[in-house]
Amino acid sequence: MVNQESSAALEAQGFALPLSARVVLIDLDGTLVDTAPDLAAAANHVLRSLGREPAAMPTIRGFIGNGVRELMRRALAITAEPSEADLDAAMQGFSAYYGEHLLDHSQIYPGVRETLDALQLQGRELVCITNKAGAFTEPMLERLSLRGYFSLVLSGDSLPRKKPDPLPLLHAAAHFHQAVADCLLVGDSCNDTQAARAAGMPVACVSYGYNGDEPVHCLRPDAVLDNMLELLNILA
Ligand SMILES: O=C(O)COP(=O)(O)O
Ligand SMILES: [Mg+2]
Repeated sequence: MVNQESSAALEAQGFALPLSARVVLIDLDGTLVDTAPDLAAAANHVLRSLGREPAAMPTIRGFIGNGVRELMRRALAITAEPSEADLDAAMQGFSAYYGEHLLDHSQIYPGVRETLDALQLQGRELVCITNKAGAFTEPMLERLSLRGYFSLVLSGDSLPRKKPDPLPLLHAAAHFHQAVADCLLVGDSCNDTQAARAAGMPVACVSYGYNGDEPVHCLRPDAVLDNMLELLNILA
């Protein structure tokens, strides 16, 4: 489904649909892979080890998007805002557990692999841009046999600033010597749309990911995709 109002805004910036998108930047959590079950298990493992009640799955889903440290901070803050030292200690437990249970329940979303195959055949450069720490991003992509699709992977700790800052998007466009307007970000949350708008890059949102309780069309992306395969319909 193409958002007519924001596609008009795109045209006003000189973009036209369908998008050329020589470089397609794709978010990881909530866009390529449904990672919430294992992220929730890791956060709840820490809460239990501290003698706290585990948090419900929808609550944890709402905490995803700003990196794993922020996820853990928000989970601890259900009871009381943690000190940095307490959060450091919690992150040791989180990282040890999550590293061991990265893919117990996480799954690639329907249509993702077929879409990546098609985009690759079309000769587009693919970049994975995630706020997830690199220590988890790389093994996750490898073990799901997704790493080979991406000529560049930018994790939350790859650059000095992460989404919603536009830096990773601008870095990817420059890496491939492409104009920002000739790239496209595909994501699932306000971090993605904010980063794209700040960079001046078109953005499509999947409707099935993690954006709290807010439906993604409220973020006014240029297109909403109910399945990743719909991406192929908006590209020239
Ligand atoms: O690690 C997170 O919180 C989310 O990462 P994402 O940027 O891939 O959605
Ligand atoms: Mg995401």
